[in-house]
Amino acid sequence: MHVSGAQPYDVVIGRRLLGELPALLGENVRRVLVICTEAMTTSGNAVREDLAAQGYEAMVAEIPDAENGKSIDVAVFCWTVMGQADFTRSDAVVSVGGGATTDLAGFVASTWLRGIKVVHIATTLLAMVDAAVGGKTGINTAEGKNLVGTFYPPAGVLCDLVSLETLPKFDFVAGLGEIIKCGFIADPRILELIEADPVGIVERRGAFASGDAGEDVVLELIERSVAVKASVVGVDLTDVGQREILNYGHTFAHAIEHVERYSWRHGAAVSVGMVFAAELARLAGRLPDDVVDRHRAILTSVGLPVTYRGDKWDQLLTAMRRDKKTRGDLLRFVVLDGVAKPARLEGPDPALLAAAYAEVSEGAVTSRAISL
Ligand SMILES: NC(=O)c1ccc[n+]([C@@H]2O[C@H](COP(=O)([O-])OP(=O)(O)OC[C@H]3O[C@@H](n4cnc5c(N)ncnc54)[C@H](O)[C@@H]3O)[C@@H](O)[C@H]2O)c1
Ligand SMILES: O=C(O)C(=O)C[C@@H](O)[C@H](O)[C@H](O)COP(=O)(O)O
Ligand SMILES: [Zn+2]
Repeated sequence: MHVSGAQPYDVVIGRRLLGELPALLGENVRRVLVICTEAMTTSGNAVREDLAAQGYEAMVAEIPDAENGKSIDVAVFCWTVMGQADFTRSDAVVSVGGGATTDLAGFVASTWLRGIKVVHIATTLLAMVDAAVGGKTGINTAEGKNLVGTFYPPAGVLCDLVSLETLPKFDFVAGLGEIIKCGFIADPRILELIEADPVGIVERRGAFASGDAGEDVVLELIERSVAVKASVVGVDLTDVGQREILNYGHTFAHAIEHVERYSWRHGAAVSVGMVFAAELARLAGRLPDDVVDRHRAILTSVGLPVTYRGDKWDQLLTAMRRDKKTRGDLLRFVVLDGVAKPARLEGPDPALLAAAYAEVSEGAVTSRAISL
């Protein structure tokens, strides 16, 4: 699939794709830093060996797992490795991992010598459909999620479906959170495909990854989600307009992740965040009850959470004020006016926000249930 824009590139989706890597790296690259987490060392080393066999000077930088890898200390570690190996502007970074790894590696590549090539080898469902595509890079600071980063398109993305064989169910389901997001903001067919067989999609994921299941709905879900993302980032790389729709559910989600010190998977937090945003739109009189119900139903059907503890409002609000969509004191949310009708809600009444929080709080009896 193709991502257009000032720096276009391809997202290659298939099985056993390592042979595609040199073409994505292009000519003149001599040294390659392969960045992977400790948990993905086997895959990282396989990529390194393959590159070395083809004449590249390839080395591996192992970084801490998941959000622990998205820190300035880890970026410094990677810059040090590159400095000591004399990386020049004609050298490159290859990430092998989930979204946390692609975010960190993209940031490192975008800042080294003010920018060298990066190719992402996405190994989680979430990285394939979202994180590796689009060029947003990021690290966390003590104050919040992704507060430092760059817009830096990769030279290419490889989505090797074989990686999904080893992905735990928990992480596969987290990836479905971002896929469902694409369904609600832009492509209702995604919702229909999942609603037709939610349990089958989750349970047959291993067979699909090995190719045993033949053409599968999961492949269509990946392609449709990449298409949604590509169509948006192709026209708005730097998040000045349309790209904000990809942030549906993320204001509340990032606040949960921060408050929970990143013990929640991003996709699970996005799930609750979408229900929060849907409730906000409903309470503002913009979204009908049935679409809000559809959020809860589809997310629950694949095993994603739709509630969060009810005693964290002050901390969540503090974290939400640091969201990148905020302008000055004005909190801004991506909401829906209907399925595939994304819009913005700016400066909502604090009482409305608190009411939406009450609706997603654990053990909450929704106001609609009370009114019945
Ligand atoms: N830049 C963007 O546009 C963008 C978009 C969405 C999400 N993100 C970021 O992506 C991150 C979430 O990504 P994620 O859900 O992939 O999490 P992750 O990168 O933390 O990976 C989840 C877990 O899966 C393991 N893993 C990775 N590949 C595996 C495989 N093939 N088999 C077995 N285990 C494997 C990892 O080691 C990790 O423990 C968050 O930091 C989020 O902010 C960025
Ligand atoms: O690509 C985008 O733009 C997105 O918002 C996609 C999100 O799924 C992703 O989590 C992104 O990293 C969030 O961006 P942020 O600007 O809110 O940090
Ligand atoms: Zn996300």
